[in-house]
Amino acid sequence: MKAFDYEDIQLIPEMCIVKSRGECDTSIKLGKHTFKMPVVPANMATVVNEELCERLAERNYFYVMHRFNIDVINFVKKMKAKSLITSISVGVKTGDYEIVKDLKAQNLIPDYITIDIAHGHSLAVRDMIQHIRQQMGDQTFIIAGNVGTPSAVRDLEYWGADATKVGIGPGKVCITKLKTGFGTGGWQLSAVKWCSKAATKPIIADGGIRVNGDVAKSIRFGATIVMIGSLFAAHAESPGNTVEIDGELYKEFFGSASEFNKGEKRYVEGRKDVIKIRGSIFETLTEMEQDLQSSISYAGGNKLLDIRKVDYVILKDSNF
Ligand SMILES: NC(=O)C1=CN([C@@H]2O[C@H](COP(=O)(O)OP(=O)(O)OC[C@H]3O[C@@H](n4cnc5c(N)ncnc54)[C@H](OP(=O)(O)O)[C@@H]3O)[C@@H](O)[C@H]2O)C=CC1
Ligand SMILES: Nc1nc2c(ncn2[C@@H]2O[C@H](COP(=O)(O)O)[C@@H](O)[C@H]2O)c(=O)[nH]1
Repeated sequence: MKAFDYEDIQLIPEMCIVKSRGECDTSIKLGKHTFKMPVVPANMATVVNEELCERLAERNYFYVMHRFNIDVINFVKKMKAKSLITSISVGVKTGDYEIVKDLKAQNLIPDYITIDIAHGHSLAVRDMIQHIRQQMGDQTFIIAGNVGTPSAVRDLEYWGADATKVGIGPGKVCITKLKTGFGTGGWQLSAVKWCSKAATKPIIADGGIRVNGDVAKSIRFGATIVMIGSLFAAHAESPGNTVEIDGELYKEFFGSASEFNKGEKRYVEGRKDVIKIRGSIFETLTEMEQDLQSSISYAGGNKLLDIRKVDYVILKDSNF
């Protein structure tokens, strides 16, 4: 089967209809809420923490809090007390079932719950979707993943997911492809394209974004939101540990399925990296917003989904 990835594609410009890129609207609706940008920092322990999620929510960016070593109940309580959007992650183990029950018992209904496991096309995800629906009814928007095929998207939607997250193995610190031989690493953009054609609900493209222009390409091929790890890690606000190498400051960035995150060497599918520290994540988000406004103007439109209308070429020197 022929496939392509981000670097294999260039979008083709259309006539500009705006006087300034400032007129281009990057906002996107997901569920009941409209967010400033179609991007979300990955729900990884070295990308977000409670404080950063709070600051993102205050500024109307979508966020997904990770599920590792945190008091989810307390987090939801704190965010609700400040009238901020609540967006958490769960797994599929007994403890995760208890968390959902406890939230319901305390009338703490999250706005968004992301079911976050490696192989999301799984009966375990079906059962967790059913459990969340049983406890929360339709009040919670359920994102389920990760998957990499149209049939997985169809199943997850049929089981009741409100959005599916696409991307198995394209991440910067992912070693799934090397360890298992499976995944969308190397053809993530094609996976987004094929999955979004099968989808009747939003798709979140997850992993493999290396430059800001990749966000526009994800939108072009059907993503509603783009989840980003490495590009959002190593900022002043990032939770990763700071390390000094040859007089330069770096932050640690490790996979959720790495030995460092799991605390044990069992089914490891992630590695640790270090990334040079940059400025504030909010400066990066502003630059990304401006670049996306430019993308919309090159698409000949003035709103985000105008990008979907443009044609594209597959570059002849690419891996494709
Ligand atoms: N997007 C991606 O490409 C990937 C992301 N990750 C991230 O790493 C974190 C940990 O993921 P994960 O290990 O799933 O979480 P968990 O350790 O919570 O595992 C979830 C459950 O599913 C089972 N499970 C896991 N993988 C498989 C599989 N391939 N086939 C059948 N059952 C499986 C596990 O059992 P058991 O452990 O006994 O098998 C466990 O009961 C998550 O945040 C995930 O998003 C991990 C890998 C790939
Ligand atoms: N295979 C693995 N994938 C992982 C792991 N931890 C996180 N992830 C995925 O990567 C993206 C971020 O990708 P990036 O290219 O933007 O850095 C993240 O959202 C997860 O889906 C892991 O340990 N193994």
